[in-house]
Amino acid sequence: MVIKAQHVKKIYRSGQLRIEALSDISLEIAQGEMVAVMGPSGCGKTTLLNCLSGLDTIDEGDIYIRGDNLRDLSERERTAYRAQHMGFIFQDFNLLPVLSAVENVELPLLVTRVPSQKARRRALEMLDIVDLSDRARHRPAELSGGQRQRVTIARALVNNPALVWADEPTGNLDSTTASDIMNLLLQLNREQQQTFVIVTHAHDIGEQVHRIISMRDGKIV
Ligand SMILES: Nc1ncnc2c1ncn2[C@@H]1O[C@H](COP(=O)(O)OP(=O)(O)OP(=O)(O)O)[C@@H](O)[C@H]1O
Repeated sequence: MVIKAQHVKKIYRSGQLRIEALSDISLEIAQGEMVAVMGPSGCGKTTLLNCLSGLDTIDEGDIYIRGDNLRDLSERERTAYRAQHMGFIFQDFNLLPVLSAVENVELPLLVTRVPSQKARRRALEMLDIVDLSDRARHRPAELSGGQRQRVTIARALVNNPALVWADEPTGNLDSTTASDIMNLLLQLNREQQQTFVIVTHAHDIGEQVHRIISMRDGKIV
């Protein structure tokens, strides 16, 4: 199993308020699986993604990524692990405005010390895969929403991560662009056996993945 969660609990505290965002979550996700996490607003989908990927810590239970208990890794080790083995596709894009598309895409490679010429070649290859070769020198502000999302996808996948986390990857896009992007993710999953965990409200995405994890009130139902 690439991901294994056992009896995970996550509690947010703000002032007097105590919100149990995840209550007793146990799940397993296999290598090469494409899973959608679905459920009503506020049920804990984003929290689950943040906890499983080690972006956030949990209050109880255990999360194993490829057999390693996240609890046993330091913050620094978790960060290095994410940089090497994980890709993130989040809706608010997070692209650096002063960098061009190709510079944004090659960033994860430079961070992991891939030589610059090799990084540039690979970044251009990824931009070609997402069909944006002709926009490589454009900055994010000079791209459409769908194009920016495709740059985000190219950046998330540039270092061939074993595990890709996507939070509403098609949320802000028109239906044609959304289905192009979904087809791209499905193709990458088929061809490269990458594992995808996708948070979504879109039922058409739910119909295309291998499995749906349904959540309600912090629980899997
Ligand atoms: N940083 C935080 N501090 C306090 N409470 C939080 C925090 N983040 C999320 N919550 C609460 O935890 C619960 C789960 O939130 P989460 O964002 O995981 O839901 P979601 O299913 O992703 O929702 P949506 O579909 O609306 O994005 C909600 O009740 C939310 O208000």
